[in-house]
Amino acid sequence: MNHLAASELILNNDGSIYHLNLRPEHIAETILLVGDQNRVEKITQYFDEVEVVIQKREFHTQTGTYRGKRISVISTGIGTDNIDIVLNELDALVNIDFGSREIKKQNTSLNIIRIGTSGSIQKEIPVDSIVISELAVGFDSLLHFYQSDEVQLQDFNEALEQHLNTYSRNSKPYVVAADASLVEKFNSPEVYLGFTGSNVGFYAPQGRVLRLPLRDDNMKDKLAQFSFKGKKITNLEMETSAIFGLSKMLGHKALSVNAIIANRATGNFTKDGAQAVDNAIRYTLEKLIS
Ligand SMILES: O=P(O)(O)O[C@H]1O[C@H](CO)[C@@H](O)[C@H]1O
Ligand SMILES: O=c1cc[nH]c(=O)[nH]1
Repeated sequence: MNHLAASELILNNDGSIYHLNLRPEHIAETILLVGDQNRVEKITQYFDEVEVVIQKREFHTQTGTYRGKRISVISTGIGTDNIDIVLNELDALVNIDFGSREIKKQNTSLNIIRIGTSGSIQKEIPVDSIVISELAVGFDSLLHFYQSDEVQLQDFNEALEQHLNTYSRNSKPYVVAADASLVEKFNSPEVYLGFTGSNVGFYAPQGRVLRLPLRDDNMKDKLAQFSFKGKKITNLEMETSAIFGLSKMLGHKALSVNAIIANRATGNFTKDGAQAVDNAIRYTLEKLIS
């Protein structure tokens, strides 16, 4: 059996995992991930009760029950680099024995659902709507550090690479899918099914210009125009690709629920972001117990 060294599986003095500061009993098998630490309470305000409140850095966790269902809500902060930490540590909490430092023989599969804000790049997906990501493309390089070829949709990768003709020093985009059973459970006439682009930044990587010019002025339009096997890229944010990819590799089920706060094709921004996020939260909670 492989005994994980103190430098690899890092535990705090109270037996909690390094960054999340959580012990195995602190988390439920259904996890809601949000970027913003202040969004955690926006979700747990609807809970029957909250039993755990723990925060370290940007990782704020609350666990409680919603209509009898035990759920943990955890903030990830911004970016796929943080998702690397959150997904590995969540998996360790359920699939590694912290006492023996060995991987458990029996694996636990978590349901991991992100509720985030995002910008639409298709004019027909308006602000204040909800997009459920069935696919995601990562423009970060995170998945390429893992043996991840099997979870990547290679035909989509190749079609996208050809279409975008990305600058050779950028990492190659990787396409990954949500868990199909969660997509089916969360789909309804109230939402759009989407293909979400996760970017390494909010400005140039999403085609935004304030003072600095872009290397490729057409990138956002090229993303919006990409179409393969009937799927178009619908919206941009900064975490979903890594959540889908790492979840698939680790045997967890993942989904992403996007509150659309900007429409990059029309130049619109929501007039009430809090309401847009609350709609996505209430939609997700209802679907979880349905
Ligand atoms: O609202 P959250 O969940 O943070 O998500 C989006 O908002 C942040 C950028 O403003 C990025 O994290 C992006 O993915
Ligand atoms: O346009 C947007 C809006 C929210 N979050 C993003 O990353 N991009």
